[in-house]
Amino acid sequence: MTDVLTRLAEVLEERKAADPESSYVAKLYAKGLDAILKKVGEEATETVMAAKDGVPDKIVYEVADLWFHTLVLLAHQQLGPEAVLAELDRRFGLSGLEEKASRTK
Ligand SMILES: N=c1c2ncn([C@@H]3O[C@H](COP(=O)(O)OP(=O)(O)OP(=O)(O)O)[C@@H](O)[C@H]3O)c2ncn1[C@@H]1O[C@H](COP(=O)(O)O)[C@@H](O)[C@H]1O
Repeated sequence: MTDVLTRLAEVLEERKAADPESSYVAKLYAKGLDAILKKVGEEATETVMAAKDGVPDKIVYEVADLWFHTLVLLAHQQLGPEAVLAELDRRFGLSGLEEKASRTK
């Protein structure tokens, strides 16, 4: 299941050297952090609206857009999905209260 995240993260790294004219991701990198954050915010809002509409296909589509743009954000910040997956794995099996107590910030 995580294989697609790994392969997509590899493509996102490759796009750091790509021509913004030929790649959506390279164009986003060229626009910079604020443009990436704007897309994350837009996609989060579209996800909320899709959930309110309650149409399953639409929710999946918008969450995919949101995940994709957060992966672009991670790559821009020299991070990858494995760091987030490791954090989720660390929390797995903890109760909500234990997880809260384990936070340092
Ligand atoms: N998974 C995605 C993906 N999901 C969404 N998007 C793009 O994200 C944008 C979503 O924004 P919106 O819904 O607001 O649509 P829009 O109005 O066209 O967006 P803007 O151009 O205004 O930002 C669209 O342009 C989508 O095409 C994606 N673009 C690329 N990928 C993956 O990234 C890889 C690299 O893409 P390139 O860099 O374009 O080669 C591709 O092979 C895909 O695997």
